Amino acid sequence: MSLVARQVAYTYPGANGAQVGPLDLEVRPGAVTALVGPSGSGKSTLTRLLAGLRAPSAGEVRCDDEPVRAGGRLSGHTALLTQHPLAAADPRMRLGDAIQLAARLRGRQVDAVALAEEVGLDGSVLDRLPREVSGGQLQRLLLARALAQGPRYLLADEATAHLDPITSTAIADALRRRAADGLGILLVTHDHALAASLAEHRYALDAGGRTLSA
Ligand SMILES: Nc1ncnc2c1ncn2[C@@H]1O[C@H](COP(=O)(O)OP(=O)(O)OP(=O)(O)O)[C@@H](O)[C@H]1O
Repeated sequence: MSLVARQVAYTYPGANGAQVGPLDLEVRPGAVTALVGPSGSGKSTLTRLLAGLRAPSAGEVRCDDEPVRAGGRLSGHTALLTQHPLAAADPRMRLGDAIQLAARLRGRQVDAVALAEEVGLDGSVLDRLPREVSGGQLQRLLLARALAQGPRYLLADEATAHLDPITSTAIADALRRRAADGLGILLVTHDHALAASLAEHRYALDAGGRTLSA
């Protein structure tokens, strides 16, 4: 049981040659797996393939032995935390409502206050709109929203980028606890210290996105 990419490659339409891959990668349940690599090496592209948001040009993604069929929507067992928090949040929806909606769409009910507290925030922020919280608070609330979906795998693309150390630590602590409870986490990061402190497994993409070292 794991989220795996097998000989996966992706070429953007109109681009010459493969942007990413072919490569193999495995995200195991109950562990943090780090994906590191220079800017433009293809980390976000690979994350979207694993999430089922894009179909690979070659190879296959499987989630717990089932093929992930890309249909422009997240595969049901996966949650995605993107590196652009404002773009990921509905500007008109209060953050508590966004968390509840994310849960309902997966047939779940959650305690939004408990989720906010899990990521180190007071429940009072749930009444606010995305523009009414700080960038670090928004990133933590989007982690709470991702957890509300009850995923088996969380793909966290630069979840702690540009955040202060206290916020980064709150996110890292939440990820560590969730991994201990069984969640499989892919931590996409430029932060080698964070990867070293959190991840049991590590993959490194080269600048061309073609070679992956484990
Ligand atoms: N929509 C797109 N159309 C065409 N090319 C793209 C598109 N998105 C990304 N690329 C290209 O694909 C390659 C991989 O990009 P990607 O965003 O996956 O890299 P990354 O490792 O996540 O980078 P960063 O660390 O800067 O976020 C880059 O050369 C990028 O310019």
